[in-house]
Amino acid sequence: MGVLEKIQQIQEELARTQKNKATEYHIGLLKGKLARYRQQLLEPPPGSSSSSGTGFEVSKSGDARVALIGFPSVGKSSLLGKITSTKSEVAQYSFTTLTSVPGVLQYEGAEIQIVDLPGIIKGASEGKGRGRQVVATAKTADLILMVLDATKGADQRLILERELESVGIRLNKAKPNISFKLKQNGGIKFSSTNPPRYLNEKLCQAILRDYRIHNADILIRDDSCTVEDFIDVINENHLHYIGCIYAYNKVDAVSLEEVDRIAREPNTVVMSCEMNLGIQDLVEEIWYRLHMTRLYTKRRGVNPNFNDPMVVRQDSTIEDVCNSIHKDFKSQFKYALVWGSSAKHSPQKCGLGHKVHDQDVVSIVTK
Ligand SMILES: Nc1nc2c(ncn2[C@@H]2O[C@H](COP(=O)(O)OP(=O)(O)OP(=O)(O)O)[C@@H](O)[C@H]2O)c(=O)[nH]1
Repeated sequence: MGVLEKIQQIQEELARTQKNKATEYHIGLLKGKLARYRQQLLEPPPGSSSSSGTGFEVSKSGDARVALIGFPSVGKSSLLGKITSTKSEVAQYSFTTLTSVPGVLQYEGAEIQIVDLPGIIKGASEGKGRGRQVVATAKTADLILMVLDATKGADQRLILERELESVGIRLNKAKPNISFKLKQNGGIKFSSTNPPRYLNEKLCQAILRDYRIHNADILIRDDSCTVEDFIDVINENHLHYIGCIYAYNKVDAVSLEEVDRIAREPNTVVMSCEMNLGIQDLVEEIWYRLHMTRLYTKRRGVNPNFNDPMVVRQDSTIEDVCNSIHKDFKSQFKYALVWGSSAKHSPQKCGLGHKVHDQDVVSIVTK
């Protein structure tokens, strides 16, 4: 039986098994198996050199990357047209966005690349290549922007969430607080800081056996961890934890009460591309969620140019700053002078390991 059939079989079994105390163990095991098979589906077949799938890999450029996802005709092209410098054709029919065309959003001195996640439609993750393309593109994204149609039901969002979930993408979720260390021998050691409320050791042991894991140290640090969390930890190397903004478009076509209800949901922005409403709020939310750091570089004896920041990722060090100026710059580095909230005193003389903060002024002194 092929992997796809096995997945389907488990899904059917899960659907017909009633959830209760007596079936908890069986369901947990099935979920573990399902995650294992899905992973097999996404992994390149032995002997193949590429894991990315073809056609959709766009070169990474810019300071950050946002992956756009949504059903056909929700307004992705219209949105791209409004916020980026790439023109996209808008048509009155579905599936106009056929390829992953990057657009660039310029904001606060940063270049934010916006790409399409390969068009997701219900069940796409079950087709091998498709799932891999989604993962390959999403893997490089710093944030996912899910565009939804406010005039449609909650289904569209659930389907996309499930789709991403099944290819190993976790949205707005922290890694489960479980320490999992594989060992060469010594068997399975299971411990917890507080007794887990939703996990039992017997089930975890059975899942580990199914994964052919016989030696590991496991420490559950959070008593609210579920069996799904436990399975995620075992599969951690194949998962991507990415932030997601839900952008509901076409709010011009629904009642004010409905707009108000949607807008109160977490991680959500409401907008209308047609009426030019909420677009700026969305751009600000993207910027906020990317946690970018703006730096002003300063030459000796000259004031920094506060209109032209250099943009680096959150938690960047002086070394990262040097690398983003030029790959050989680090070898010329003597020390850096830093003014701003990361400096203990202004200016602070710093080495390569110093972490910069947003809006710091940095002067790099070379040999
Ligand atoms: N009422 C309303 N219609 C909109 C809005 N934004 C886009 N549309 C319409 O929705 C249709 C689809 O817009 P597109 O931007 O092509 O959507 P898309 O998601 O890129 O579609 P595909 O390329 O098929 O994936 C067009 O007819 C737009 O005029 C909006 O804010 N309000």
